[in-house]
Amino acid sequence: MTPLSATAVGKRYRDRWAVRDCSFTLPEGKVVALIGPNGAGKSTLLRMAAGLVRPTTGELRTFGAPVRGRIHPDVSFLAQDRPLHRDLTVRELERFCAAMNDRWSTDRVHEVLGLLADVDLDAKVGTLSGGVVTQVAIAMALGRLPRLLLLDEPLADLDPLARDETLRIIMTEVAERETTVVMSSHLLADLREVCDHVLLVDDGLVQVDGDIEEVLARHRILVGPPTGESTVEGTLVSATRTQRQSTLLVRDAGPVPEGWADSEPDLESLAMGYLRASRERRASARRR
Ligand SMILES: Nc1ncnc2c1ncn2[C@@H]1O[C@H](COP(=O)(O)OP(=O)(O)OP(=O)(O)O)[C@@H](O)[C@H]1O
Repeated sequence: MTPLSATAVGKRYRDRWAVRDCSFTLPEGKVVALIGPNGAGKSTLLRMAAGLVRPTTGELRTFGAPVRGRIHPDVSFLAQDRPLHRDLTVRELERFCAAMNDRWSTDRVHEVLGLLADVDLDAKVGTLSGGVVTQVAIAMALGRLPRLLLLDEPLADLDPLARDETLRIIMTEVAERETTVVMSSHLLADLREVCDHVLLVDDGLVQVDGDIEEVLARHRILVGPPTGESTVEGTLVSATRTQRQSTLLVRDAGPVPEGWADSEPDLESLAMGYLRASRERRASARRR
């Protein structure tokens, strides 16, 4: 069953739309990279999916059920501010979470905590570093035995080793339990390693939605002379130009014209291309 879908979802705060007309259907048992610049609407989308924020328009569904003000029992959400009880020890926090949740696995939490090098079960949460708090919060999120795990910037405050440790836990979760994971992050190189699906939002709109391999294969980077863009077939997403050359991100490109070199973009250059294009659209709308 579809873990998460959105139909024409929008969220307006006062006179500004944080998310606009978003529609997507996420695949089951995959890791979804939710990417976009600061303020794109990623957290708002995740918070709406978790039932913490009510959409202004449209509807989100988790496992077929409309999200109406409360989190689905099969969904866990790691909020960006990691709202854990800071005066409890990790061990006490686990007992607290166990009491608060109808379905809970203490064994699963201890299994995950056991894989984390820096977690002291008897330390108060408030005394842990930001990165360790994130890891503890992920362990607690997994205690609910979710089928959909929504993670808002889970890698942001982790050092490279802790990031690797945490990504391994997430990947094992997906492989062994077929959990669907939606992960927002700015760390595109890390995401590329683990994600199967990409949802790129900017200015509240979904710009790209699809299987990462398919999305990348549909795009080409073409580098060629500064004049001569008219010989390039396909949909131009964005272009950077110097006096010597043009670099184009093109969707569904035709044959490579003479004098041009082409390559497949990586996730970073794809994202940069779309973000550059939407920034230019915003700038030209302001000028009008
Ligand atoms: N509670 C709120 N009240 C008013 N505006 C809000 C609120 N929450 C978010 N916004 C605005 O909505 C827009 C989208 O914010 P959101 O936090 O969803 O973006 P984001 O993509 O998660 O950004 P970041 O990468 O910086 O975390 C921003 O312009 C933000 O200022």
